[in-house]
Amino acid sequence: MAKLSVNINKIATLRNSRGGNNPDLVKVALDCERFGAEGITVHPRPDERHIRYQDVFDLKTAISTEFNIEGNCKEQKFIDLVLANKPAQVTLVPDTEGQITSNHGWDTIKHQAYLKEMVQLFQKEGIRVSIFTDPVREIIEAAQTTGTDRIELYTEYYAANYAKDPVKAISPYTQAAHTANKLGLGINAGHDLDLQNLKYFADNIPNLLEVSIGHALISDSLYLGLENTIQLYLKQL
Ligand SMILES: CC(=O)[C@@H](O)[C@H](O)COP(=O)(O)O
Ligand SMILES: NCC(=O)COP(=O)(O)O
Repeated sequence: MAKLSVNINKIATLRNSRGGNNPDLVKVALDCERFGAEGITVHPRPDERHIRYQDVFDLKTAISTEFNIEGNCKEQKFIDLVLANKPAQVTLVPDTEGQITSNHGWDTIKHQAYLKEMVQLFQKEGIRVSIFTDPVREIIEAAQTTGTDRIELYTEYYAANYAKDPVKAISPYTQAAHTANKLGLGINAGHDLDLQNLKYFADNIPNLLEVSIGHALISDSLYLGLENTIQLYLKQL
């Protein structure tokens, strides 16, 4: 069964909006674990719009489930942050300045040499590496050549098309999963997964290891409560 890693970026967004420490990010992360989350994901961005670099240090010493730090390894500050905290997993995401959110995977063909170097740098410290990719066969094949442990399938296209045509929406991802399985790559997934589309995705992706979910889950929790929401998401897996 795929593990649920709760992305708490949006808790930090709410906290930062008033300048204090309410909601307390570490307390929410510990509560997420107590409610059943099997991992905590954060995505510190250069502008620290939500997760701050200090949050990563605070969370690392507090949480007991798998810590997944996402970010752009083109930023030396991000590399240093990950090496200083040695999380269970680092997910390499090719964000550029000014994006409202992550909106594309790595071109693992064009950036093959650089990604290979980054993968080795983190693996040397015992950190599992996952590369954020679109569900494209050649991209996944090139990802495998970098030596990465896993890929994270960028699921925005699936989420945007699921309601209209689930079979069409899932197709690129099942093909990508078969390619990844054949290559011995671990499969993670994330972005815009929610209570409506998660079960169909998980049922159709063979050997899916982890989903990281934040925006929809935190939004749902405003109506359903955080403990109940986490349980509902776990039931979809
Ligand atoms: C990489 C990805 O798709 C998401 O994990 C990303 O972390 C979302 O970032 P925001 O919470 O800043 O939209
Ligand atoms: N890697 C995906 C993630 O951590 C959360 O993405 P979203 O659920 O906030 O879209």
